[in-house]
Amino acid sequence: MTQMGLISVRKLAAGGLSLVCQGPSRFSIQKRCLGDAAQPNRTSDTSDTLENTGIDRILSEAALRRKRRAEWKRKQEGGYLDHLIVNVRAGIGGDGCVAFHREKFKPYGPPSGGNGGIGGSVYISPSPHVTTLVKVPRRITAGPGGNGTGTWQHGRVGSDTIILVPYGTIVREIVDSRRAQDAWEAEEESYNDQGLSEEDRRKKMRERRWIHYPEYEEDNLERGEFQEAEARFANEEKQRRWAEMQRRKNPIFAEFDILEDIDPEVTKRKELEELHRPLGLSRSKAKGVLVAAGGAGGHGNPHFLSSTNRAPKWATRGHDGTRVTLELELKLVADVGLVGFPNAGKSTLLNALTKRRVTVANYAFTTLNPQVGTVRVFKDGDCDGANGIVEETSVERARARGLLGAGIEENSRLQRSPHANEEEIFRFTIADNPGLISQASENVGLGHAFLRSIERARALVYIVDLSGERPWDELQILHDELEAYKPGLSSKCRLVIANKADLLGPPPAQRTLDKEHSSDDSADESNVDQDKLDEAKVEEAKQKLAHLRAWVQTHLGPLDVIPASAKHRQNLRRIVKSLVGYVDESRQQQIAASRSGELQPFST
Ligand SMILES: Nc1nc2c(ncn2[C@@H]2O[C@H](COP(=O)(O)OP(=O)(O)OP(=O)(O)O)[C@@H](O)[C@H]2O)c(=O)[nH]1
Ligand SMILES: [Mg+2]
Repeated sequence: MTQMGLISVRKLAAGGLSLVCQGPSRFSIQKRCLGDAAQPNRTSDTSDTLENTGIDRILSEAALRRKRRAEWKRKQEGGYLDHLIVNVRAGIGGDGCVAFHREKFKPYGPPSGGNGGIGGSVYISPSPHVTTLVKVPRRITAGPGGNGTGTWQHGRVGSDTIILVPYGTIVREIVDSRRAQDAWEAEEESYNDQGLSEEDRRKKMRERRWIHYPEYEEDNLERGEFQEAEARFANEEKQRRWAEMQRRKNPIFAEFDILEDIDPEVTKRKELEELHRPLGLSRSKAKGVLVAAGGAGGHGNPHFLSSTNRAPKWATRGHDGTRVTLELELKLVADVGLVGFPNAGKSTLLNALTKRRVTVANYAFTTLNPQVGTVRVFKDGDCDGANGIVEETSVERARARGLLGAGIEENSRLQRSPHANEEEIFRFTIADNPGLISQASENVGLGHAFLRSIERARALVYIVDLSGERPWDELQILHDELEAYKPGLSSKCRLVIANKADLLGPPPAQRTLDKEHSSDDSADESNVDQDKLDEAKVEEAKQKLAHLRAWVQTHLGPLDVIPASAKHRQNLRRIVKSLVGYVDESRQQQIAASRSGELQPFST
């Protein structure tokens, strides 16, 4: 083949691929791969062999590029993170202001310092657009309140921070951490570190709490009104600290699950609660769960006005915001979890069943994080995943179409959903997981930390490559790994999908094509031979499947084994029907148990 010095692949606006190869012999081919692959649009008279080699090269380059992209993404995202401890600190309140109103002919106006603004609070809220905790920072703060200013202007309120976490996250407050628990403890610690004397300590404490009019500090300290205000302030502070200690006795606990989506009664109750919320209270859904409230703003000097003190020359500083240490644990709530070896076709199945698009590639560990998709089941038992061959790239799609003929539809990514006007009858979520391999429990491969995320799945599904040598060995390893992770977990497996069944037996569309194009007698004879060969292959495939079924019955119990092809969307309706049955049954049980108060929803 001609040496190719430079190959560049450009995506055309129309969605096709433009390939430009330039070599030392100034040889160049331009080819559009979109459209009918059987009749490519050639601009040079190169042979078919050269063309095929070129496509092979493109395919391998595309695979390499995808691999590189996945590795880059893995580095960017920092992997999958499902457990995290974060330190949260709400915003500090703004300081009050000491000021006096000044006007022409009014040299001694009343005190006019504004109050400080409240510090921002920190909320935590689930988001469907987040799938891992990697992006959650370890230290979270909210904006400080603004300081009050003259002419009675109060400071602005600090900006709130909302921590977005994936659905399935559990939030727990850690109350016995070694860090300072509240602002008072932190203050004491800092004074101890500095080794201050009792007097210096009192001075510093005062500085942290009070603001004096310039050059009036000493005067203020001697005034009875200031001493009274200081005593009152100390009392309030004690009460605040006591209230904070009481709050800690009920540490924050929040669980973001989707029970309300499946139990209509829960949804209705929540809607009613929201509707009858007293006026003036913030809507709970808007920001999520409050985990740390912002500190109150300080008082401006008008606050200390009394009949005996008409010109108070002091104000207070803002209070510190609440500090909490939170433990976030992600346990993805998917109704069904896919468990299989790398390359078994888990991501292909997710793509085929849902609208979610996950990278599919012919190398191990393409999927690094659990990915959840929603299966919408329609009246005719179908769902709205990709509607045709689930291929990796447009070149492969075009090629497969060329090879397999018109028997298989084109990928629906370019088509309108055929279910647009149909009635949806059921909906459930399905999680595609990274591949599980032997010794995953000893952290080989990607380990099995991700299994924690599907521990709470209603049903697990084994997916094996039926075209492999001994799919039953894969099943044994998967079963053992689940048990090594958590004894009894394998009993959640309800189904075995024997994927890539299309690779066994003859390629049906190829046969049809061969028959269509052959007209002479010798071709008929060769077709007879081919038919015999095909029958033998089919028989072999049937035996393999029967063996797998028998093995499952003896070793794993009465699990259903469904042969399927995720790539060519074969037998998916049967899979969906079984899954709907398992999920519905489990939901009904859960709803009944939570209504009778026996079980907390998604208890861990
Ligand atoms: N012929 C055939 N190929 C399939 C089928 N399902 C998946 N494949 C191919 O198998 C390869 C691996 O598919 P993936 O869906 O990425 O496999 P996976 O289990 O998600 O792999 P990891 O993410 O690495 O764990 C891809 O090249 C798919 O095109 C199928 O039903 N038939
Ligand atoms: Mg995958």
